[in-house]
Amino acid sequence: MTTLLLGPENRAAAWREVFAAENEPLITSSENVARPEEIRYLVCWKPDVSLDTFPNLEVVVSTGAGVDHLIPLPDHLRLCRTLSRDIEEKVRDWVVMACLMLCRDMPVYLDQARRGLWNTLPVPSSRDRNIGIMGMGRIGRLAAASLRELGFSVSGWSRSGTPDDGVEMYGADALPAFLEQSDVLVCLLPLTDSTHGILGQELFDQLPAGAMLVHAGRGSQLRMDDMRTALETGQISSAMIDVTDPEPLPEDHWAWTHDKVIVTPHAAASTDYRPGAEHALRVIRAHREGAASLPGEIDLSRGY
Ligand SMILES: NC(=O)C1=CN([C@@H]2O[C@H](COP(=O)(O)OP(=O)(O)OC[C@H]3O[C@@H](n4cnc5c(N)ncnc54)[C@H](O)[C@@H]3O)[C@@H](O)[C@H]2O)C=CC1
Ligand SMILES: O=C(O)C(=O)COP(=O)(O)O
Repeated sequence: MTTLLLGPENRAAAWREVFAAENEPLITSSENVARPEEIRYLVCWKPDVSLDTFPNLEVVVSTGAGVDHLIPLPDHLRLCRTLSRDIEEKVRDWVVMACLMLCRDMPVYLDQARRGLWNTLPVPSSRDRNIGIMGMGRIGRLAAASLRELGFSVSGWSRSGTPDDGVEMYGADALPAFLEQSDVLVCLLPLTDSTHGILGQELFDQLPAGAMLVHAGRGSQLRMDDMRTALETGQISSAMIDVTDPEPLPEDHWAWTHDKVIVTPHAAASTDYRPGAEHALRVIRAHREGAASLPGEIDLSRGY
């Protein structure tokens, strides 16, 4: 009943400490697996080895909040995401920063600064802007709470439209009504068959003219060329994106130098090693105790 952790060596060192303190066996490289049949749990981002190598594998745990890179999985395996609060707070911070940067015209000021141009624009108030968050899960709800604190009005779109304090919620079939009042559209959706390519021209056309786009979900949810067209027509006035398709974004990609776009290299969050290890231990214990549902377990029929 051993756990195999695949990932960078600095992560492995922290994990070894946490697992050793609990006398939990851990191997931190696929090359060190002498008996593949002993591996019951695999923790990884993108595994560097075929899952078929381990005939008794039962649970795969993603070191990130997203799991799209691990799907599809063989039918007999269970899949969990990390529940590290640290990742969620970091993404929340990035989203708040991006909303403020766009609302306070930072793409324009960065462009002016490169040209040494001192030119002050009218200063807008957060109270006049409605932020629409697509994906009101663990991260979306955190972001909504902080943005409300800053005075923005916030609405949310999720599969169920489950209420959230002070946020006007829209369910899956109310997308047009949600979009038409989103001055800033934030995407925090997981990547699934139904969200792939969702940020495209048809959706952009339903936003108020001059809307802003903040994207921290997954790169292939965004049709970059449709975004470029929307920026050219003014339908979108500016965008800040942390995820792209492909990643890394090629050096000569137009988005790097577009004066209305700010790109960060999938830097909203990175996994904090200790909480990640502690979460994996909780998954392992729950599995051993025969829990019907594991911490952070993914509903494989939904894909998140
Ligand atoms: N840029 C970065 O560094 C990071 C990005 N992420 C991304 O953020 C995503 C969201 O993370 P969490 O909030 O923890 O996920 P979560 O599972 O807690 O929430 C997902 C939300 O999306 C909604 N949703 C899913 N499919 C939908 C659909 N088809 N229609 C309408 N609503 C739908 C759900 O109802 C739920 O509100 C991750 O899957 C990952 O892709 C997460 C961490 C870091
Ligand atoms: O948690 C996620 O889904 C992320 O996108 C962040 O991934 P990372 O922790 O940087 O491997």
